[in-house]
Amino acid sequence: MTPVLRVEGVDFVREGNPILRGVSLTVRAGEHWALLGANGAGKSTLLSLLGAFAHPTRGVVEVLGHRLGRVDMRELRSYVGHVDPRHAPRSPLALWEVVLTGLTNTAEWVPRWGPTAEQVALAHRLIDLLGLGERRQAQWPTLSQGERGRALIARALMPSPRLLLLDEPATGLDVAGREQFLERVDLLQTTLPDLASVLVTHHLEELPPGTTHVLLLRGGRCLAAGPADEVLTSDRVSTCFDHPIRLTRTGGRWSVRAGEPRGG
Ligand SMILES: Nc1ncnc2c1ncn2[C@@H]1O[C@H](COP(=O)(O)OP(=O)(O)OP(=O)(O)O)[C@@H](O)[C@H]1O
Repeated sequence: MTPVLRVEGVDFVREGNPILRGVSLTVRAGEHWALLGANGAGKSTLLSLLGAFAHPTRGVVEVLGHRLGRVDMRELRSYVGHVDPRHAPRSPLALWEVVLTGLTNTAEWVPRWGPTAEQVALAHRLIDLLGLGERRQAQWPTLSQGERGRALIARALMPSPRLLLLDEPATGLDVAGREQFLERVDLLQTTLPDLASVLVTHHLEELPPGTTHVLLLRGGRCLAAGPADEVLTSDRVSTCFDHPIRLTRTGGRWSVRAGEPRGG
């Protein structure tokens, strides 16, 4: 089966600066990847290539079997569920209406556009799946940051994408908000077993327990990529973040604390 994403030997250069160097990655249906790395490692840049927002300078990026550079990027983007935490409709739409704008891929409700009864029913099912049933009529500006984050996942899932991209989705959430978010991502992964996802974070505590694979980025290069339990060792994570770190996994979740300097 064609991989959901295929990245081969990608370089990305901006204003003469190499931002990604020789990065390769293959994501298949049902896999949940995390891109981990320190500030400035290149995570968001890689995610923008995976979401067909930018072309690589060199190398191959195939999204849903389509090679960037040979397809209409705008059309391709409409098949990828992209959760952008900066999304902000200007008009005071209700939560369920914001979820439906995932079908038109617009920030606002498109005038004269009307969803089918089936599409409305899907929106409500996704709202329930993300644990927002009691807030479906609430206006966007009145939602908490955690509720908005989950609503944006429901919105991104409206076109039934095969791929979901999440850029630091738990940033700014309090402990309860983060835990509710992780619980719903977990439920999502079991409810939609063929969905693939790529999540960017620099906090290992924010990794959903269903994370199957990890790519560690350091200075624009891939330090390691593969099954999460193989890649996430204290040594590798210490190298990735240039800091001695002790990593533990309990109940499917990862936690870190400063460790002894290696060799010391
Ligand atoms: N358009 C651009 N022109 C020049 N440099 C850029 C551009 N976009 C990003 N960069 C640089 O590329 C590097 C990687 O940026 P990127 O945002 O991908 O990192 P990141 O790993 O997502 O970081 P963070 O965790 O801080 O969000 C940074 O040093 C950044 O300053």
